[in-house]
Amino acid sequence: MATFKPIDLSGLIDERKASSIKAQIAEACEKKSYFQVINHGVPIEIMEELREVGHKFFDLSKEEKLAVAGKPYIGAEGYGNSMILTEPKFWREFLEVRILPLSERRYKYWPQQPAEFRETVEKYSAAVLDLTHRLLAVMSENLGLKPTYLRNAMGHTETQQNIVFQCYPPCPEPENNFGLHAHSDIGGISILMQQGEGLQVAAEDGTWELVPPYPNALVVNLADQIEIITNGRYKSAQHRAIVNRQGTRRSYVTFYHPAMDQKMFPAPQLVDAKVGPLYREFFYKEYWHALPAKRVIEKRLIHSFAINNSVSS
Ligand SMILES: O=C(O)CCC(=O)C(=O)O
Ligand SMILES: [Fe+2]
Repeated sequence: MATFKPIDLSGLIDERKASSIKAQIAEACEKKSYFQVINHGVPIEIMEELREVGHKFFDLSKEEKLAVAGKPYIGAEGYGNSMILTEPKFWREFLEVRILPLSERRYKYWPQQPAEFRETVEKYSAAVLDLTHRLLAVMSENLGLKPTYLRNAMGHTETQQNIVFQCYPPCPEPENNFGLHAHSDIGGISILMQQGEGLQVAAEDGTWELVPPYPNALVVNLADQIEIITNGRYKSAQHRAIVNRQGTRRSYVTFYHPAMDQKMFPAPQLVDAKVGPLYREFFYKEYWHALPAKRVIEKRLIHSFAINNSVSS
């Protein structure tokens, strides 16, 4: 397949084109675990506004940024600087806030500056959520499931959404540093806007493929819960962020997670009667809390949820 060509979602509403678009999505999910989309329905102006808000935030003084620092500076929420504050060190600064559920929003981690932060994040994340729902419906159909299957399997209206603003400054020794080490995202799907080259996804043979930024495109990464629900038919994308000497790279990642109390299990329709399910049942919060505080996973976390370790690494 043409690995890097973004999929044009405008065709989804045109009956003559929809089946070919759906087939492209199915092929990408099966073979690559990620794809890029254009004409995705997230307004370009809102994408620009989000980038602008990110730039303004990271341009603030260290003290201003530390006003929304998370404790202990890595992980769940707030501002973090992995170059100085964490072990192992990554070459990045970041700001993470939880958007959904509303009850989990903690505005103390939402910066006051720039003043338009909250409004912009709300607009952008709502548009990305709508895109997420449309993609999950197509993926469900592609798997022979009801269009609502994947969304319901993750909690329907109770699902969680987070956003991370990533900022990777120029690095004097890019060969010895990572912006983010190899990992898969733990939730359902992640939608990423990148500014500058640096995202790499592992191909089937284990080599790293660069995901080139396209103007106004969004990258869709399948995450661990999709691998579990599809009983391994779709795999989560193994990816990492590399850094460079020349300039700051940025990315804006919206994570869609199941509800904490959602029971996760492989879709019975996708379980081979002879082999059985590859993953055990669990509540999503168990998976969430299994992530080590340092976010460094030596082995894929999903393996500890496999039945009889039947899934090879
Ligand atoms: O910056 C990137 O391209 C990757 C970010 C990422 O993988 C993450 O935030 O989980
Ligand atoms: Fe990631």
